[in-house]
Amino acid sequence: VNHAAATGTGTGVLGDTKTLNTDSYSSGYYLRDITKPMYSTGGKIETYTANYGTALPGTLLTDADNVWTDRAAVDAHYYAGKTYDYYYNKLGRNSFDNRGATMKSTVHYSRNYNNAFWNGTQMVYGDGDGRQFTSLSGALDLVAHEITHAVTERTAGLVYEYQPGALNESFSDVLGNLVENKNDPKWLLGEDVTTPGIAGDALRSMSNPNEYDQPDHMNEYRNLPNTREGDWGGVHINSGIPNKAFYNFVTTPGITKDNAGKIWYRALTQYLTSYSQFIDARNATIQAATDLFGANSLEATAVANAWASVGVG
Ligand SMILES: O=C(O)[C@H](CCc1ccccc1)CC1(C(=O)N[C@@H](Cc2c[nH]c3ccccc23)C(=O)O)CCCC1
Ligand SMILES: [Zn+2]
Repeated sequence: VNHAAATGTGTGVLGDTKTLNTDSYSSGYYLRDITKPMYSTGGKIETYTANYGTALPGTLLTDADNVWTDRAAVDAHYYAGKTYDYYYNKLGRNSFDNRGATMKSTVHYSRNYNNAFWNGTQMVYGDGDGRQFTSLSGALDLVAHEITHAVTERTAGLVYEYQPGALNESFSDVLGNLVENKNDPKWLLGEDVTTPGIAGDALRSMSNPNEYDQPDHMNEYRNLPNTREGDWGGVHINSGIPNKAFYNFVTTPGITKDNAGKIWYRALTQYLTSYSQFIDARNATIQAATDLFGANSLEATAVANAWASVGVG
């Protein structure tokens, strides 16, 4: 029996109902999306469970009647598809490697695991402890954050330390929020899965990095050691500075989210390299805006102003 694309339904982490692209096989349904353009060269989106262990990828999820109740798996699968669609339709990129690589996600990693990560090969999501986090695949900005690490790895290759690492982090937060595309004036990160018992908070804020103890200007740059305790030179801390620059840019009157995304993506994939510093990101985004919209365009001028406002350039 050959594979056949099927449409299932599932309940997400926040209790919402979603339709899912699944794969009907002789004995049932697999949590495998074979509807994307990348399927022409064998690319799929597959979602696995680690069954609360740490062996990866774990077991490909199956279901007998195509009605899916594993909430973390439903969102990991659906949001991976949404992220593929954004990169393909808005930026012309065919999966994270631009060659239609299969996207694999694993949920229920370990126990009460309050984090998520891209491990160089796949996405991995913990379920949280129910206080600090709920299942981390329940946030589209977070899923797209992880997948963007894969894009960065295969393009600029920004090393995960000091300023290049903070840029790596910032590009993931920026693309994460662009893919999520909420009308969120605060441009928050992870708001859907942080502290399920508290409304309105988040992991980070791009509009006001200080709210979550991140700097929002070079004169607040945190010189931290390149150790785990030092967050590898503060990659999740100093990312507040480029995040604020992007926020200032995208909220400039006349700038659209789509155009902002094209500029940041072009800078990441055409100009930045492993050890790029904040000043290089400023120059790269100005160059990308110039390439796409012209030297004296609103975009190019607004990019320069946005970086200057955080003390870069
Ligand atoms: O992708 C990343 O940058 C983060 C990857 C963290 C990680 C790295 C290596 C092995 C395991 C985990 C995961 C995310 C993150 O920003 N984590 C931060 C904040 C954080 C989440 N859970 C935590 C628990 C304790 C302390 C900090 C955190 C971190 O790990 O610093 C991204 C979006 C949300 C989670
Ligand atoms: Zn990250």
